[in-house]
Amino acid sequence: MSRTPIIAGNWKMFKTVSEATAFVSEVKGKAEVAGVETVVCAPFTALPALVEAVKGTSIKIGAQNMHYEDNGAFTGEISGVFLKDLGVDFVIIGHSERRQYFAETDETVNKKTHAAFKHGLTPIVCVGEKLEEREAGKTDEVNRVQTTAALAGLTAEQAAEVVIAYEPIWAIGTGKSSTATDANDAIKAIRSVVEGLFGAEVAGKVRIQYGGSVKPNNVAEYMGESDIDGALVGGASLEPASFIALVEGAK
Ligand SMILES: O=C(CO)COP(=O)(O)O
Repeated sequence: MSRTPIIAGNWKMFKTVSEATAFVSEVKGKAEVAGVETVVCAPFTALPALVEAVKGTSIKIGAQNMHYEDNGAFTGEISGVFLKDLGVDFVIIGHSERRQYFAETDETVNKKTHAAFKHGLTPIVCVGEKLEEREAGKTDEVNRVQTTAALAGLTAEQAAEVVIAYEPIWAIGTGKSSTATDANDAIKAIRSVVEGLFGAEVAGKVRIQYGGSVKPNNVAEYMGESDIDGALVGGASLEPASFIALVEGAK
């Protein structure tokens, strides 16, 4: 079953509007490789300018979070209605930094995943274990619980469209990346969870990325594994040359 590889940059809380558009000018035509889907997930403030800047390119734009309600008294929040209105295509949901610092739970991740589909956005749903969970041999269990909760109540068609990002927390921003074989094993286990929930056809279609200290010099190794369909990249997605190398490495 062939799945289109997807490289997504997660800029986190980096880049002003002018920095964001300058980045696109530099990567245009270069971070566009046939057979690889390229996504940039930026701060909310940069999204309108980015959507404009990537017009006529194959680069897609994503947000890094959203609220699950459409409107309401939720000071400081952004809804899927607003993102869709801007022309955004993707949204990261349940990043471990949101779970750790902003009280994101499996329940809100599930609500946001449903809301993303309601508004025609493709969710990139993040799962992954903490260091102590890994050391206790609980990696697959943690991923099973988080994946099951995130996808609860989706139709098979929606589940096949979700992008799952397996991001072991101990590997994020630490330079301590998971080995490609360990990441592939964890991702295979996640795929079998999807199979248990939605069947083999959906499991064969769903794209599962690895994230955590992915760099231009290790991306090809991950992509060479059977079940890794791309990468969600923080630090190494911020510099144009590095981002281009990541997309090229995913061929
Ligand atoms: O959290 C990540 C992407 O969402 C990974 O970040 P780094 O690539 O900086 O380790």
